[in-house]
Amino acid sequence: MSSDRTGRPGAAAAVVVGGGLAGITAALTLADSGVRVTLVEGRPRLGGAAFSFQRDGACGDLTVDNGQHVFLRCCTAYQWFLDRIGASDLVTLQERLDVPVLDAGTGRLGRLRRQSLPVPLHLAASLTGYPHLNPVERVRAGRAALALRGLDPEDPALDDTTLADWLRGQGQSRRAVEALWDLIGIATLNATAEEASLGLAAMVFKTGLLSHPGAADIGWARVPLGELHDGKARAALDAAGVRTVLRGRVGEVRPAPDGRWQVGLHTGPGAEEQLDTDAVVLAVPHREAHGLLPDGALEDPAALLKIGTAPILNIHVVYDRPVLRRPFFAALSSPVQWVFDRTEHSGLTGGGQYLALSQSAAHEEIDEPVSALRARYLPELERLLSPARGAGVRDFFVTRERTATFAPAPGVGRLRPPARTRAPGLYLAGAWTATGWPATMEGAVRSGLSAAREALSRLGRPVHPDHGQSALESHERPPSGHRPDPDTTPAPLRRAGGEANEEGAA
Ligand SMILES: Cc1cc2nc3c(=O)[nH]c(=O)nc-3n(C[C@H](O)[C@H](O)[C@H](O)COP(=O)(O)OP(=O)(O)OC[C@H]3O[C@@H](n4cnc5c(N)ncnc54)[C@H](O)[C@@H]3O)c2cc1C
Repeated sequence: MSSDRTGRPGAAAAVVVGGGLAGITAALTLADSGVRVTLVEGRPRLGGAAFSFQRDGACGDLTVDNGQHVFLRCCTAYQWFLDRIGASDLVTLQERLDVPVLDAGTGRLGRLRRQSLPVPLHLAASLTGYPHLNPVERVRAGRAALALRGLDPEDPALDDTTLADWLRGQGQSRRAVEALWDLIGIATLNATAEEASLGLAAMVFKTGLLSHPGAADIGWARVPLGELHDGKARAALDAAGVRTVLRGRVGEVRPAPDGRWQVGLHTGPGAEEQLDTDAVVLAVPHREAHGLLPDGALEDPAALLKIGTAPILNIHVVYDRPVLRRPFFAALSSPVQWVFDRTEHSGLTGGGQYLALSQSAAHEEIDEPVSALRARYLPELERLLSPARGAGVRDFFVTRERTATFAPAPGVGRLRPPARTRAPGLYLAGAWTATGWPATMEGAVRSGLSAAREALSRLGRPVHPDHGQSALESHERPPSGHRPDPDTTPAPLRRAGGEANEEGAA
């Protein structure tokens, strides 16, 4: 058996394969319940699909996130995770949902924001004044939102159709789809309404917009993602006694004759290690999981290969002066989707402003040359932001995540497996497993909690009381605790500040 640093000789052992949010969560949950855990990650860092890197480019040393990541107030498991790794103070959460929406064609700025009213009235005023829809479209959008309340995201029939088909049935115009449903749906599902399963879309819209007034308030990290998901997570794992093996690529997971498991990993050229363990959590992407699963572990392992993937492109532009006054905005009538100010997070020196454009479901553009993207997006930013017109561009680069998320296409619900496999002691985690959520940080954390709970049950260990039962169950209810909603929390307990949401041009 491998050495460990936990000082718990004789305790049950578990190996977690994959150091993304799912794997980190599973490892922490198991370790906190007294299991000796080894976490094996193939890359030299933790954080998986949500990470940062250093760029030594035209602006000197810049810390770059591979893609802007946001969460919503209803993402209770991810917020629990932030608490667990001691990073809650490193994120911002809007006091009230407020999304500036700028139409490049008309130059008009609209706002999707909530009022301090119960669901569904919390969004009614915003919809009534939303300038990007005509009055008929606004009324029909309101009716469709109410009809959403009658959908059951877990009804398998919803997974057979697209969000677009349902929206057409609800009388939604193309403009309403673009200016409202896709505006939110593309960013949260990584798919257009034409591509998205109605089941997953109903889950997102019901949970985010209709479960609780504050559910869709937007949060984001104030520091690079790597500081949270690598730095803070690594420190929490170390403190919990987890042995973390970086640059350790697992090549084989096989059952041992004694009912335990053997995990074979490469840790360098010619360097192999074998871990003997009681339980294994496979927290790797679905195609890698398919390659590692032993025979018989799933009834239909080929189903994993039918789960598609969807790309996200990020376009990074450093201007020589400030061009945007807000932390972010969404664009209409433009190839630009969402734009975030990254200046503070990146450590930019020498003045100016760093913007990141987050382009989801970017199937058409993901392989386009930088020159073509530059020729398209710089003029678009000038159309959207008047100060960009005379500004110099200090740096322009792109990050491409070709398999950013699983594709939330119709039928995907039947393909996503639960945490428990048919092989006792072997569990699956990852945003792609059957969490009910689209591919999000929330889904990843939920999957890690579920897999660890299954493993603990097999190992005869109680789940540590702090470990996520409430996080797993509470997204339907007003979240409580450390991240108070101003509409449900007495004033003295509220977080100070909140984001400034001044009127005027973006
Ligand atoms: C550009 C981009 C933007 C996104 N934006 C958002 C957002 O705004 N909000 C949001 O909630 N979500 C967002 N997501 C999705 C979110 O990042 C993912 O859903 C989540 O991080 C997935 O976590 P995971 O642990 O399931 O998988 P992963 O992060 O993929 O982790 C799997 C890990 O397994 C490791 N691994 C694979 N094979 C092996 C092996 N054989 N041996 C050892 N290790 C192995 C990999 O190196 C990886 O670290 C975004 C994703 C991307 C790429």
